[in-house]
Amino acid sequence: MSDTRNTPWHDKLAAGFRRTADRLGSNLDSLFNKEKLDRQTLDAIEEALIASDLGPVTAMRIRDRLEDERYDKDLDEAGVRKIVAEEVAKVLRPVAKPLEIEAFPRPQVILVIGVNGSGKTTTIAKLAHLLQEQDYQVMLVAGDTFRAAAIGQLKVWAERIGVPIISGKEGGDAASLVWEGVKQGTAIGTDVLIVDTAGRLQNKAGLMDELSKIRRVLGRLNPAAPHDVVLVLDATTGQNAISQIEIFGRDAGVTGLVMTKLDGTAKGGVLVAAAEKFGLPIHAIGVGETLEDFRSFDPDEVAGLIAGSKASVK
Ligand SMILES: Nc1nc2c(ncn2[C@@H]2O[C@H](COP(=O)(O)OP(=O)(O)OP(=O)(O)O)[C@@H](O)[C@H]2O)c(=O)[nH]1
Repeated sequence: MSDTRNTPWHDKLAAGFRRTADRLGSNLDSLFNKEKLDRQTLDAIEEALIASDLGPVTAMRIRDRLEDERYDKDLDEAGVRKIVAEEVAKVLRPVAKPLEIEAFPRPQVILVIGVNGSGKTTTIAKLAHLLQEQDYQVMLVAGDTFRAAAIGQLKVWAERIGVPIISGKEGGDAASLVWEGVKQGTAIGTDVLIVDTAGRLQNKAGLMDELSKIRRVLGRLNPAAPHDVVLVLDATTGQNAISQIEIFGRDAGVTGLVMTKLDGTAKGGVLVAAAEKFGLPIHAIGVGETLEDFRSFDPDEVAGLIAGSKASVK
């Protein structure tokens, strides 16, 4: 992945993770007035990391490493932060995977799921824009037919970014829209079909019925579709985002995650907890409301920002 340090994206990332880094910083700061790293401070550091949403496993690993390498030595803040950054990077590296467009035959079908308000609609627009920048032909399907507003909102985005959209009436059949999308997309040489789905994660049975119907219909056109099922998570919900992966990840056949609103929260550590716990690819992150505030990420860069470490992880 290209080095994005000293770029506008890096500035956005840094601004996005600032509240998360500040929270970790203030959780750790009071611990740095000791001279030596003793057991009590190790316990407190572990607690501070858990309180910063990094997840218990990562917190324990950082504690163990501090104990091995620095026990009874000078408690040097930069050294602790560097170890935090390195351990967080180890967790993020295997999951930081951009969406690859490689389906043959085309189009690659990406189903996007997520609760209402998670940023699903905006994410679809941002993802479409990102793929357009990579020279892919993108088409949208307004498959969240439960709310007229969702259809309207996606149409507005489609027009703004200049991509075709297949949409129907409120209450219409999502699976038949997807069918139409694949037909039309194939006819005009679309590379990627991004499908919005009903944001009813609360109603698991309803969502599962709908997804399996979409799968059945798609399977008749192309057994490999859907190629991706992306779950959009709102980082501001913290541990709730983890429960959503738990509840829907396996049953909905989620193949990857997108985490949004990392700029609006001090709970950005949840990105690390999600990576640690599920190991699902994290395709991209959102750090703002504009189309440009969304990308795949460099795990080392993000780890350094979360840890507030000035030292480079690499
Ligand atoms: N700060 C910030 N806001 C975001 C981000 N992503 C989305 N939003 C905002 O979150 C709000 C909800 O986003 P939507 O895309 O409408 O969410 P949705 O999941 O489709 O919600 P419904 O349309 O209600 O189902 C909007 O105001 C977006 O601008 C992000 O990364 N950062």
